[in-house]
Amino acid sequence: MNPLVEIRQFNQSIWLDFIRRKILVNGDLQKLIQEDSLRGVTSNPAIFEKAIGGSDDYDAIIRSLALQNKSTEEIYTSLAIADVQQACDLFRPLFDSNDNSGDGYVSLEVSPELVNDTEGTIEEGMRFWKAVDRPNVMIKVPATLEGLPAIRRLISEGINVNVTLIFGLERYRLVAEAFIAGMEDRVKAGQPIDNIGSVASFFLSRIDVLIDPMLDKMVAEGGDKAQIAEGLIGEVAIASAKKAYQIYKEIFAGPRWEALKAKGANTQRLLWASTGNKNPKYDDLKYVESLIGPHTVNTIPLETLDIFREKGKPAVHLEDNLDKVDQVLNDLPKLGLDLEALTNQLEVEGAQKFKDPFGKLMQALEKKRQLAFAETTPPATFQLGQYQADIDAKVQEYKSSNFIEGFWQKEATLWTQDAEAQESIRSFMGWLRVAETMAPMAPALEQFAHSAKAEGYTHVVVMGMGGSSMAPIVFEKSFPKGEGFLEMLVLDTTDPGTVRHIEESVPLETTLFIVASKSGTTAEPLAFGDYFYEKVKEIKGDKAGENFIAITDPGSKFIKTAEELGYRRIFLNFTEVGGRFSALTYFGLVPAALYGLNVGEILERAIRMMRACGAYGTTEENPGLDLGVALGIMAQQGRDKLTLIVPQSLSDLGLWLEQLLAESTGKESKGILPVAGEPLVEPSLYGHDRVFVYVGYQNEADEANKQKLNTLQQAGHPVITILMEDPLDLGQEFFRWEVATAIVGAVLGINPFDQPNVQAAKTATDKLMKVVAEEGKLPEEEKALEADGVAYYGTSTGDNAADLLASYFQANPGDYVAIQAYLTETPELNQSIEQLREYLQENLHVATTFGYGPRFLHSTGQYHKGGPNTGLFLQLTADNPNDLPLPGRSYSFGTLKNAQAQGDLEALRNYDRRTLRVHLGADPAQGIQTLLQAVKAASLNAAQA
Ligand SMILES: O=P(O)(O)OC[C@H]1O[C@](O)(CO)[C@@H](O)[C@@H]1O
Ligand SMILES: O=C[C@H](O)[C@H](O)COP(=O)(O)O
Repeated sequence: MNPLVEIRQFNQSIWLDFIRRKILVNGDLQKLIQEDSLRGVTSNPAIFEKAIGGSDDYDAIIRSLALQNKSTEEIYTSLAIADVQQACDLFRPLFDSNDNSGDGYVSLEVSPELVNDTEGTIEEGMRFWKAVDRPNVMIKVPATLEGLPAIRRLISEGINVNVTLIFGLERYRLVAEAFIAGMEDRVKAGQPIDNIGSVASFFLSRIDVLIDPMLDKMVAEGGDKAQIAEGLIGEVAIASAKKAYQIYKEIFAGPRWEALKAKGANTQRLLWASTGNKNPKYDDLKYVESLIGPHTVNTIPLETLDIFREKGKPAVHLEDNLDKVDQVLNDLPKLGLDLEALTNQLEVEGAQKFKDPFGKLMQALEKKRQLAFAETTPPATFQLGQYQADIDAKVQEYKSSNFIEGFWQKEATLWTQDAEAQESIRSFMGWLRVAETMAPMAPALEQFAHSAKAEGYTHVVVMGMGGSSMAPIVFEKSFPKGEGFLEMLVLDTTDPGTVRHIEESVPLETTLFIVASKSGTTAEPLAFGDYFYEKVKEIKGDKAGENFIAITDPGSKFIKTAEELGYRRIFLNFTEVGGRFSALTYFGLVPAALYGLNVGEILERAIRMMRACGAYGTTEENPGLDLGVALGIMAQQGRDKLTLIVPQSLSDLGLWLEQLLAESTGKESKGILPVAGEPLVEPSLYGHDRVFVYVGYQNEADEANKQKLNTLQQAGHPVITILMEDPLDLGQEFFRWEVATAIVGAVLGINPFDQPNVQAAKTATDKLMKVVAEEGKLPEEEKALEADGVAYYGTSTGDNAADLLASYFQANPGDYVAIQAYLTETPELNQSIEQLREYLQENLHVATTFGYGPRFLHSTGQYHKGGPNTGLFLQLTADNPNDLPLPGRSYSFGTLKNAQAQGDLEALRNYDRRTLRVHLGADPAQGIQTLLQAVKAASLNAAQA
């Protein structure tokens, strides 16, 4: 049997005298708890110095905090508190168990600078207790004379205390007295005492380290003392500990203690500290094996723990040879050694031994803090030609009216004068500082991912619409998967072919499914959740919930469902952060962590951009303001099609940007249309409605795109270029674009945080689903034409497909064609649609967009209905030969998808949009080719600029 486990039968608790972020995150501490029966953790300033100063585990968060203008001390406190919180959470199941035997605690020491400062210790102890905010934290307070009243006070306040730096027996009595007095104070105040945990840390090895050389010297000098001295070498610490245990037994008995015990008090256990052997002559387990006894704790360094696991011999020895204990203690004065005086010396030196590393840590932190300011945000270049002057004027106007200060203060008047809209704006500005909230949570997310990995999960499927799944799509495409982490797939369509494809691509048993829905009411993710829950249930029965995670807002109805189904975890997001502004919240970061990304670093980059955008004081250059004003002013002047060009490695960034910009700005007949995935063509084929934005990498040539952009710029088109250093800079870009989008809203005078026209399609779909419920199927629309297996629906007519298409595609300057495909995505289909898109672009001279439905309904769908009436909507549908039933519903995925397509079509028509639905039949790949031929046969008129 593992000696670490075996030792429990003697009621000895082993705690770990070590903490470091890495072991919290990578599962090592969890393993020690599970496999070695570890029952607590202690930390001290020297331990944190090694952890923080001696590793790069903390560098990203140090930079994040530095960028937030935190001082070195604030940084240290924040790091230490975060680690202690995380460790507390790992011990929480033990702490909460009925028989925790007083264990499950994690200790955090007050600053060593407060060692002789009673009031300072009380203040910091209370502050740490509040900040850690865990019932199983112990605040470590030194047993100095100044510490004693602080111990009593903190105990009386209901705070768990680990009394540290105890070396002497008389001092130990005073410590126990302070504890008891504190408990009595509490009783007098009518407060409960059954929930107070306390230990008295008696330091061992340091006693021998001080006294042994003195004894050695006496032995070397010979004479009378030599013989006595020889018998005491290596014995004083153990004898002190054994004596302390006798004192403990004496103190925690008798009427005074019994009175407290009757009220549920637990004793202040003795904790053997400083138990890592420091003398190579001694056995490594010297301060472990000889001190095993009931109701005591031993806090052991990692190396000693490993040795004990390997060759420890657990047996009770704490009360062995008590006669010898007295002899040792009595012999010391004979040698002229005053143990009390020596332990006082140890106390002073001990305090210094914590002050020194603490000072060193502060210096190291200061260095790292300053380095944080050396890095910059990715550069952007603006080549805006004739628009530059107006843009500069607007930037100046904003600067002189303190716009940015107001922006960070969430002053809704910057956007609109409408009181209701102002209220909505104020309540959706939580994204501004959410990266600061998330940064300290990064280790917990990474730990969550490590544990999923350790449990054997191999895949994660993110199921959500729009803002709830866009960031994971971008992450998956832009980063390679972290080694050993989970493959990531995103499901954001009701298309049965895609659902089936996902089901076939993942091993259900080892796949985590994330139901991601801010509102918790969106039809699609709820359907996906139900579908896959049933599938996993077929394999894992009642344990199916283990494979499910929810990300939703506090108060969402979905929480109850997830709880009832036994979801492994429910992440509660932030009500004041809207879906499309949620990339840097749990919606983006839980999937990112499971995929193995460095979440802390992504957030650090975001905070860097926050700083550049004025979060911590006005800045000379403001990347978000510059971009937002440029886009807003150009949109007002007709350049309202943001054409995004990216290298292949960033091919899905457009999906995220589309949703952010289109859903935020496309309303009140205004807005910016993001055009992503359209190939660059020669300047003459573009109207005067474009702004080109290139987002790429500093070290990726991408010459073909860059040359074309150069030509476009020379032809008078505005071009903006943003070059990232690496994909982690996506953290910065998400934030830059969020600020820019909000600023576009201010320039255009609209509320960027609502989506008033999305509901229209949802309402029409709901109505259609009622028809399905009543009549068993969707109402059929009359065809305008059917030719070569392809059917056309809408008001456009013609004797043949080409004529019908020619009559439909009447484009004006500034128009755009939106291809909306309610199809199963395949590379082949993508290619055919590309061809169609290119053809339309080149022949109509208008912008073209392309999106799969129902995904785009939660993205560009807002702009389609709420933006300017400049769209030509080409809806593509096909049969659903491999339809899938939906559990607990009378309809299938295919019917839901059809209803969504039909509902949106109705909504578009209600907004007087020009629409054409083309049903491609049973074989969409063939159908699209037929359509392409018909389009080519049509005589299309290019919009005349
Ligand atoms: O996260 P939820 O509430 O499911 O919403 C998903 C998406 O639907 C919308 O609310 C509207 O389409 C988007 O803004 C949002 O990102
Ligand atoms: O609480 C634990 C103490 O801080 C630790 O055991 C001190 O050990 P050391 O004497 O090895 O520094």
